[in-house]
Amino acid sequence: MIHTRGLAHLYRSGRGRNRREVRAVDGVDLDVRPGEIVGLLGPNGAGKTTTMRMLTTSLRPTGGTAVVAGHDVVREPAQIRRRIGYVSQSGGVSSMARAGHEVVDRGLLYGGRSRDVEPRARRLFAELDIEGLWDRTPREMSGGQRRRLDLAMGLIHRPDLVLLDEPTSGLDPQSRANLWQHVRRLRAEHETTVLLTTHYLDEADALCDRIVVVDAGHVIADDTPDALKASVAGDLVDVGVLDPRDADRAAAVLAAAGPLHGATVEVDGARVRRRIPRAATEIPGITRALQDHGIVLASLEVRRPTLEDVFLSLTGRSLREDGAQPLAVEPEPVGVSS
Ligand SMILES: Nc1ncnc2c1ncn2[C@@H]1O[C@H](COP(=O)(O)OP(=O)(O)OP(=O)(O)O)[C@@H](O)[C@H]1O
Repeated sequence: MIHTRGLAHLYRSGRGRNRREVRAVDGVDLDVRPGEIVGLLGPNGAGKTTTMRMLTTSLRPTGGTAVVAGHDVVREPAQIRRRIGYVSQSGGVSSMARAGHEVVDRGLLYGGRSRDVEPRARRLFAELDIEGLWDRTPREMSGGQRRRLDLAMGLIHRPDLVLLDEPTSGLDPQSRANLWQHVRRLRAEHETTVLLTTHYLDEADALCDRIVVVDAGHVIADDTPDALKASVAGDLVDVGVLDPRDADRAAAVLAAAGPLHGATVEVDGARVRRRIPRAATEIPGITRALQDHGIVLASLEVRRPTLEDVFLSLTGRSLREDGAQPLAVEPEPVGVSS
């Protein structure tokens, strides 16, 4: 459904000495199969929105190729626009029009018949829990309600591929969960393909079949959430020894466990920690080795890795330190464009 090779965009602004160039997307290879839900995950400024805008044909690539729904983004933008739904970050719903009318108009604009479009719009409003807002203008809605109206706008023409740019930004946890459910239903009932951007790790984890981690315009990892966590971050094994003098020897035991790129052993008093791939299979060997060395265990904890650990392990930085917003954020002005 989406195939890009070496996709790139270089923003140029200013003139002469003030000339500035930003290589926002720098050689991205991305493949999304029909029916997949794929998340582009990365910190602020990673190039997610720029990638989305190229895929939705609102921004021309400065390098590489992209084929979306079987059409080239540069040569056949009109064909692509008919087949996709795009819910942008900033949106574009007119604040004056009545919500229901605007969604129906959008459906008609895309060639739907009026006897089909209105019932479908009403169903979408019900599914997105905004059924009471049909006659309201977006100006009279909360940020979360407007976000769901954006989705109805992006979905009314039954697109094969939906691109969602930070779809749950500004939503409360309940609304986010509803929206995830809606996205899952789209795929289950209509085999809709979904590409979404997010910097919410829990969202990527809960919703996506596959996560493409981007940083500074590059893809730095591409796999299922579980595979990323297992192969990149490993489980955190935290061993407490009864006698702190044994800590260094316990550290040597942990150091000898399964290899993991960049994994170091930390010693903190009587506690020793290390990331280990698939710890469940390694733990019996570790405990045996500790026993063989006469080291008495006080505690042993294994923590499953999170996607935050994955990002940290890939980049040495925290996704959150890079400016990713916390779960509850102020609603921002929203809308839709296709
Ligand atoms: N119109 C523009 N002109 C110049 N630079 C831009 C423009 N739009 C984006 N950029 C820069 O390109 C880089 C990538 O931006 P982009 O919006 O694609 O990132 P993002 O991953 O979507 O970030 P966010 O999570 O904050 O939405 C950033 O350094 C940004 O400052």
